[in-house]
Amino acid sequence: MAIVLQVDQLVKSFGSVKAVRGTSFEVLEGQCFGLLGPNGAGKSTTIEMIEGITNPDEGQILFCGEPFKGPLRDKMGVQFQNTALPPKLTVREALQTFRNLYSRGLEIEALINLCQLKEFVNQQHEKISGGQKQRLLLAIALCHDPELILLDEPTTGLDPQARRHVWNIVREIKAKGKTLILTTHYMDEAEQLCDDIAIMDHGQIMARGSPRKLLHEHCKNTIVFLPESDVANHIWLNRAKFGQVYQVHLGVEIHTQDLNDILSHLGTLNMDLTGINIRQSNLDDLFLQLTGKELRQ
Ligand SMILES: Nc1ncnc2c1ncn2[C@@H]1O[C@H](COP(=O)(O)OP(=O)(O)OP(=O)(O)O)[C@@H](O)[C@H]1O
Repeated sequence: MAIVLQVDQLVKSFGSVKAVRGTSFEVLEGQCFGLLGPNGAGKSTTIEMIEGITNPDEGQILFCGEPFKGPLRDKMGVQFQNTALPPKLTVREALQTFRNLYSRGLEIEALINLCQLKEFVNQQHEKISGGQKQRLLLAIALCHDPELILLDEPTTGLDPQARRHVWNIVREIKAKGKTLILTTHYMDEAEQLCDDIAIMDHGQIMARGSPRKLLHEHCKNTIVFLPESDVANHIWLNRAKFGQVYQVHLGVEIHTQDLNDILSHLGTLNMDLTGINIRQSNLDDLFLQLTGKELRQ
């Protein structure tokens, strides 16, 4: 598979803040590449350098081997989290307005079908739901039939059904051979859509690979969860004795490769273990291990 986008040793600082510190990755044709990281990791700055909104201090971005600038940028479509649309327009009129900016691209009806806008295409865009708005913004990003599509947190704030709706459209776009880059706060979204994932923190890539490879290499731990309680407090205060312990939503987690040892240790405490939960680790846990933070903070 050909390399569509090559990001090579990007560096970007804002005053004394080093937002991106030598980030490199490549995105293959027809693949969906996911960039994940906690708040402040440097994802948006990296994406903005690809979009051409921000210039890197160092490093380069190549599109099919050429410096990614000038008319080549028409090969890219961007779905921003929020795009200010002209007021009072219907969904169809808003789409037509953006389509008119380009001499070539997809027909309006094809965009309406692909992004499933039909049932609300004649409504004012201010009056549609969050999920419908994301689908409209996706259609706008696809107006000029770009080769490379950037999706910035396409499903943040959407309910599970609306998220799945967007996922299906992303899969259809992928099936047309397009290359995608997405940022997300949802590891399940990355698992569902991405062929390749990079986990970023402090301006650097901490782990990289397909979801399957990352699971195989990094997710050998068993996770023991204890809800907020005396025993959870005890574990947190004595965490050095338990190995990897994290404070998570509504409790603490112990990450271990020796479950028997942890269970016998907990047994000796003679404390109430009600609510204990044991499961195999997943990519959310890998994220927590690498960054020390939960993905959905
Ligand atoms: N224009 C700017 N001026 C000053 N500092 C900035 C600017 N843009 C980003 N930063 C800083 O650079 C670092 C990386 O920010 P960035 O927005 O790229 O992170 P992020 O991973 O996208 O986070 P989030 O998930 O919250 O959007 C942060 O410390 C941020 O405060």
